[in-house]
Amino acid sequence: MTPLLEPQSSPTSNAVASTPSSAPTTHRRLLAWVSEVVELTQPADVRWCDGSDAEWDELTAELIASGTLVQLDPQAKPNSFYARTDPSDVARVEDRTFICSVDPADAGPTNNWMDPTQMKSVMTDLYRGSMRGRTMYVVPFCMGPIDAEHPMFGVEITDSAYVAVSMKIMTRMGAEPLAAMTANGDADFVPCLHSVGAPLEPGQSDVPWPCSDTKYITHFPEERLIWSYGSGYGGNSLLGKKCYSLRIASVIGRDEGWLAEHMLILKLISPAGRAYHIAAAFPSACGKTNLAMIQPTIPGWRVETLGDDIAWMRFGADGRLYATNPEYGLFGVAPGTGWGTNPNAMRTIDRGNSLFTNVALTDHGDVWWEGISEVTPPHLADWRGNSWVPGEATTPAAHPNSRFCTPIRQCPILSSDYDNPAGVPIDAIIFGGRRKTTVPLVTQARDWQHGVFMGATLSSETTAAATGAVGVVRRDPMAMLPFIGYHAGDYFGHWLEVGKQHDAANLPAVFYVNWFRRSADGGFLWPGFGENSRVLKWVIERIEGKAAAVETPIGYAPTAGSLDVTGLDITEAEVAAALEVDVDEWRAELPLIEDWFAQIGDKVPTELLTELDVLRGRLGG
Ligand SMILES: Nc1nc2c(ncn2[C@@H]2O[C@H](COP(=O)(O)OP(=O)(O)OP(=O)(O)O)[C@@H](O)[C@H]2O)c(=O)[nH]1
Ligand SMILES: O=C([O-])CC(=O)C(=O)O
Ligand SMILES: [Mn+2]
Repeated sequence: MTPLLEPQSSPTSNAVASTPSSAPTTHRRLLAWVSEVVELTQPADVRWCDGSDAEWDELTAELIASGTLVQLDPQAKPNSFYARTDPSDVARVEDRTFICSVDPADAGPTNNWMDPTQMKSVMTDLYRGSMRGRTMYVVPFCMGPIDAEHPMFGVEITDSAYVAVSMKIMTRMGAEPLAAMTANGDADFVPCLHSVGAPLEPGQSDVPWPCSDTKYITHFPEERLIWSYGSGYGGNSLLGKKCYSLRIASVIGRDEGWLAEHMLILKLISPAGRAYHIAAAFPSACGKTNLAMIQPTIPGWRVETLGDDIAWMRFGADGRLYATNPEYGLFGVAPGTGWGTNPNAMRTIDRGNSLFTNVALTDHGDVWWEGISEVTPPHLADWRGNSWVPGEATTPAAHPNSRFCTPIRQCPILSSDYDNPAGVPIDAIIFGGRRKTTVPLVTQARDWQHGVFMGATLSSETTAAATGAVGVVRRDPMAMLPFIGYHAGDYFGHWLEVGKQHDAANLPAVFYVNWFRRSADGGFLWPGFGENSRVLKWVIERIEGKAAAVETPIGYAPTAGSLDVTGLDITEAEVAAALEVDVDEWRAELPLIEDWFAQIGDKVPTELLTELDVLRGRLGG
């Protein structure tokens, strides 16, 4: 066993020792790690989470007592709770997120880097005594099915009960994964250490949302280790999600020949009864959850959900790419989610057993957010807890990055393949972004290499899912900019390489979409949501060789008439505007792509530079 922490000075009097006899496992590395963390962080108490309903009841009751949670009206949302974060702790903090590879070149130009020894020293100082006065929760979990051939275990140690209960929703958590971790000898696991960084001194009263002004979200890719400090917000604290399943898993995927991607997974069934699987990558708050649960508006087409945020994709023995969803819950953007836009998400949360964070609260103990209903209640408590009256308020009632956290099993259209460790064969990969201009509703890549170029140059306007300015166009390769755990140039190389290793006929077809293009008057050119099924239909009909397309400088685009707009209240001119490939706009895009590749530097694969030359040539620029 390699010690994961430097040996520390002896614990102070009120710290507890976790002895193997009090722990529900014999896993030696885990026990040693827990002991080290106890010594370092000096919690008042240690609790091993078993993931039971009784534990959920106990922890949610404690969180109500401490003022972190409010129970919602059980008539409206059974067994559901509401949390308001500190106003400073509402989103992922990309500027505080680090990839601490041994060699800075392995983190690359898109990640913050610090030497791992130095980062450990900084953070060890922060963790010293950071859990004083709090309970330390040991949360064993598994990303993906526990009965997978190689189950992907993790253990999160956290001093936040909010994190512990959220992990029960978001992962397969508790006694079952813990038992599986020792079933065939001690299994490997990813240690995930989290502290809100707000120790309680004797006599000090707690606040509803403890956190620290100092935040670090750090990853040690060679050690497969995660340390997070100072934030309770999901994206920074539920370490099985972005930290493990994307940043660390992308490194494991690089080493082992598979892909860990920021993608939804859905099954689409055509009127003829043929089933297809689509994986789609859109940046945070750009429509993954909505597309994953889409209710098609076109007759005869049906969708089932497999995942809404993360896909792990491996090649099968038949040479096809198979995707699984490592998560167990949905951590969805609340604003904009309503019966008109995403009825399946509404059905999922109405079944209860959910946590809501930073939405607004009605006077009747239910949740509310912009877009949930046509009518706004006459009075609300907003996400800061202030009285909010429509017409008078000058800020939204719900924070733009407010979230629902809900079990995926409650999704009424969950696919029966959700639990299948083998995953589902992917027929199409869709990249998408949020662009007011330039990027048309849909185009298809000429081949895998061109598809990788589309993904590598994907652009999108920033959203409230991360702190910082909103609406700024940036490159977000494969929607993974904040989540690639290594050098972005190597990541592009890895995508090209897996394509080369497999028969082109077996590779998914690649598409690029934009639901967010605007008209001159500022409105969306395309109605979106359920109507996006029309684009999915075109995608499938392209694969089936049925839909017509024209070749444009940026790829194949639907011909007039090949996109089914039957019954849609939209003019031909509007459809044409949504689909238009504007050569001038794309010429203006070229220097941005050149700058982006220059930023990545020497490691941009030559294939992508060739694609850029081809694009330049086709644009006549
Ligand atoms: N106009 C328009 N808005 C959409 C569409 N799909 C989603 N949205 C809105 O975009 C926002 C984000 O959508 P989500 O589906 O939650 O995005 P996501 O990619 O799952 O976001 P993360 O969970 O942060 O990764 C919500 O406010 C949606 O209502 C669409 O087709 N058209
Ligand atoms: O991680 C989060 O905070 C939420 C999320 O899904 C994203 O930002 O993509
Ligand atoms: Mn989502």
